[in-house]
Amino acid sequence: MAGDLLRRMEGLLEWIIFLRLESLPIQIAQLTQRSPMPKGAKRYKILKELGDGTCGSVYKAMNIETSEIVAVKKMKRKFYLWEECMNLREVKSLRKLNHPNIIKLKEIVRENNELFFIFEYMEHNLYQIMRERQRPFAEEEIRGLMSQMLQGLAHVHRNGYFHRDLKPENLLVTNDIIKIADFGLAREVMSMPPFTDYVSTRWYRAPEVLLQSSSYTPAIDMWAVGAVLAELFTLCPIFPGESEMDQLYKIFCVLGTPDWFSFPEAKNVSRLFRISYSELVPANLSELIPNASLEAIDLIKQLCSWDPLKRPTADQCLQHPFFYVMCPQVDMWIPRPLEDPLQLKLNNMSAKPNLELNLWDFGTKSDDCFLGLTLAVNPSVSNLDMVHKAKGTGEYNFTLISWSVTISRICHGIFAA
Ligand SMILES: Nc1ncnc2c1ncn2[C@@H]1O[C@H](COP(=O)(O)OP(=O)(O)OP(=O)(O)O)[C@@H](O)[C@H]1O
Repeated sequence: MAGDLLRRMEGLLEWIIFLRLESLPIQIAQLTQRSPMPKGAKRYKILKELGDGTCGSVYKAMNIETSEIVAVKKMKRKFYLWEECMNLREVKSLRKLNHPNIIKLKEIVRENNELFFIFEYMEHNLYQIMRERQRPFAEEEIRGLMSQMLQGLAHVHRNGYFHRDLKPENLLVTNDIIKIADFGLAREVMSMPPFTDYVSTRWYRAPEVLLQSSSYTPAIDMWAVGAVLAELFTLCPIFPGESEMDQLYKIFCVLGTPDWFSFPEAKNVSRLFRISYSELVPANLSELIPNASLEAIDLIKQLCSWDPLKRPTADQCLQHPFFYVMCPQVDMWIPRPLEDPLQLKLNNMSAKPNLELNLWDFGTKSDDCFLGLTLAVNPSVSNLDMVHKAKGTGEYNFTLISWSVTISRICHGIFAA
């Protein structure tokens, strides 16, 4: 009886899906029920732990169906509803951010109220690379890394988000390609202040955050970019504060006394007075970072301005002379040749279509029904088409996500009955 009902409901579900397919220009590439293959997170064989962060532990893993190497982030808290998962900052922002220099979230699995994010795997993070490096980077290498990082960040900001936790650990690198990761603190630019003050790792934290300004802006990411740029030259953090006060003190020592009016909304400007009663002159950055060109020094100075309004945006940075070279033939400054962005996109897209997000929902019992949906936007188009599309809009329609969640719930309701 129950089995009969089950089969009927399955038929009904397929019919609903068929109708939706007819009316939507989006393909469902895969619909699996009671698959003989291992399901959910069990499709991934854990190979090693990569990191243990505040919100989750990250593992290198292999998809045993495809042998693809991925990074699995297992969230520490429980998730009882799909809404909770879809409302996570990391999910909300990454769903909208499709760019070769931003980490790709491939799949979300909710299983027994545990949540797993499946990301593309990256071999290193910038912190490890800098720590293990014996000799400084050549400026050309730094330019290549910075340009990619700025392109990714410009995309984040253009799409109305800011990251709020940029630091070398969150900049992942494979074969000279750098991607911004960990959007756990990302926030919409238009969201209403006051913002929480405990944001970003101390060494990369902008002064307005240290001074508890209630309405900071994407300029806090630009401060972090400046700190990372300086560190790429010296391989040591430029502001290694041991406490919040010490952090401000370290910034003072490098930048000198700020203009006290730079932080009109800061709750805690008195912190600055406690550190310095008299004028402090700025340090000579060229002495602190002797291997940096004058252009690099100028860019670091602009990015690490006390006043957030004086920091250039990511797009403006890409126009800075640091990324330009004098061409004697035409007697003009021209952009330095960097890796062709089109080629970069193609490299990134060749492995898999880049516009899909799989959502999987699994119940608590071993034979529970599950529904897996691969949501893909034209998954079979050529790479070149994809690049044109990516160039054209940069935005894709993920309306199916909420629908799939509904279907998933229906499915659970049916089989729980
Ligand atoms: N896609 C990936 N590929 C390889 N390593 C990764 C990947 N994603 C994360 N990691 C590694 O795992 C570490 C922790 O990841 P992540 O920062 O996303 O977790 P978190 O819990 O938000 O950490 P945090 O407390 O630092 O914010 C990263 O510093 C990075 O080294």
